[in-house]
Amino acid sequence: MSELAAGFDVVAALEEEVVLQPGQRTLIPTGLAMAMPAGLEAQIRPRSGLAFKHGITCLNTPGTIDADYRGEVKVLLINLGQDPFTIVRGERIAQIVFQTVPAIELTEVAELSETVRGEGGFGHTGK
Ligand SMILES: O=c1ccn([C@H]2C[C@H](O)[C@@H](COP(=O)(O)OP(=O)(O)OP(=O)(O)O)O2)c(=O)[nH]1
Repeated sequence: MSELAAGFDVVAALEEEVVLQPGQRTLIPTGLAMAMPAGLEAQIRPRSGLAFKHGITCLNTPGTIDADYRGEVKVLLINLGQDPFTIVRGERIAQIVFQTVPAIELTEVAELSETVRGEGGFGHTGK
């Protein structure tokens, strides 16, 4: 892996291979658990090769790993391809990217400040 790569590969820690049928989703264990310092999060993202060649992607992308999570990191894969896809132990199924999280304090207000966009969204400027 390149030392400049943003993502660290995550592998399937499976006892037995799993066959994912077209349209099927499954939760794959990674054997990975960690204790991140507060102020960090980790994101589970799909691998472009698996997505492009086989239609295999992460259903909840990007999956959020909270700093206080101490359980095993799992990857929610879905097969959007046309063919069954077999996942074997040690296969690189996703990548994990670490990000800083700004310290945010939410405050309830009666009114919001005005902007040119206002409430426009979801393609209100055209296609
Ligand atoms: O792809 C993922 C997404 C989440 N998690 C773990 C770590 C994360 O910290 C925890 C909770 O994730 P999330 O907040 O997305 O789940 P939720 O549906 O809101 O559940 P919860 O009520 O447990 O927070 O599950 C994974 O292992 N893989």
